[in-house]
Amino acid sequence: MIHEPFRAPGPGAPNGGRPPVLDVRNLKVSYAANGPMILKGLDFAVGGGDFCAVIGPSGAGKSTLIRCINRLVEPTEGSITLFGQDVRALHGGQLRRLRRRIGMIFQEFNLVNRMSVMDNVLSGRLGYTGPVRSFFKAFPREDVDRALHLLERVGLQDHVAKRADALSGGQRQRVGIARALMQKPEILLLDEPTSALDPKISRDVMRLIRELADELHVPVLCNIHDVQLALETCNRIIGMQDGWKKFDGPSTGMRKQDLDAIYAMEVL
Ligand SMILES: Nc1ncnc2c1ncn2[C@@H]1O[C@H](COP(=O)(O)OP(=O)(O)OP(=O)(O)O)[C@@H](O)[C@H]1O
Repeated sequence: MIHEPFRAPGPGAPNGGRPPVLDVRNLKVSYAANGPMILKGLDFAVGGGDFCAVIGPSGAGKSTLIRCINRLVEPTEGSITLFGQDVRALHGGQLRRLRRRIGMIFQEFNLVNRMSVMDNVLSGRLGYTGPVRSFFKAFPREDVDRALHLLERVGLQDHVAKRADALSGGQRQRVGIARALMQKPEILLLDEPTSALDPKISRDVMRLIRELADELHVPVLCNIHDVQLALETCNRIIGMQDGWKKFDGPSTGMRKQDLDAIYAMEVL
C-alpha cells in the first residue's frame, strides 16, 4: 500500500496545528509481571522540526522508551500513537508496515560486515523488495541511484564497493545513516548513535544527522549520553530520571539546575 508520508511542518512550533508525528501518553513499562516499573508514566509528543535528545543517567529508561516506540518492548500501560496509528494495537503485517516508516540508527551500527557498503545501504529497502529480488540483489534502478546519492551525501562515495568491516567507526555509522534514510523514513529513532565513537567523530556524525533530518524534514528522537553534544546538536531535550520525565523543553532553555535535577541520583 502506498501512503502519503506523514510529513510534519517545518521547524518552529512542533506540531504546527497538525497532529504530532509521535504522541506518547502515560507510558508505563515493566519487564516482568511483578517486576519494577521501568517507565513510570511518560507523556510527550514529537512533531516536525523536533530534533529531540533523550538524556538521563544510566538506567533511566532511555533505551526502553525507544524500544517501546517500535514495539521491540511491549508497553504495560498507556498509549503510543505514531503517524496517527495506535502502535499497541498493531500486529503482523501492520506492525511491519509501521516499522518501515521508522528509520533506526544504532550504537553498534548493525552492519553486515561481509557485505559491501552499497549492499548494506540497499538493505534499508529490503522491507520493500520481494525476497526473490533481494536474493538476486535485483534492486530497482531508482533504489541504486538513491543509495549512491545518499552515500555521496554522507561522504562515502569513494567507499561504495568496500566491505563494511574495512571502514572506520565513523564511516560505519555514516553507512548506518545512509541505510536508515534509504527507506525514506518519516521519523528517525536513534539509540546512542555516537557512543562507540570518539568525541570529534561523534560531533561530525551528530551534525550530519541533524543536517539531513532538517533537509528531509524528518523528526528525530535520539537517546544520547553526551549532554554537551545533545545541547550542541539537538533543538529539544527530554530529561529522564528513574523512569520519569524531569525536563522537556528547548535545548537553549536548559539551565544548570535542570541538569542537576536530571542527574541528581547518578552515582559517579
Ligand atoms: N530486557 C530487560 N529485562 C529486564 N530489565 C531490563 C531489560 N532491559 C532493561 N532493563 C532494565 O530497565 C532499566 C532501564 O534500562 P534502559 O536500558 O532502558 O536504561 P537507559 O537509560 O537506556 O540506560 P543506559 O544509559 O545505561 O543505556 C534498567 O534497570 C535495566 O536493568
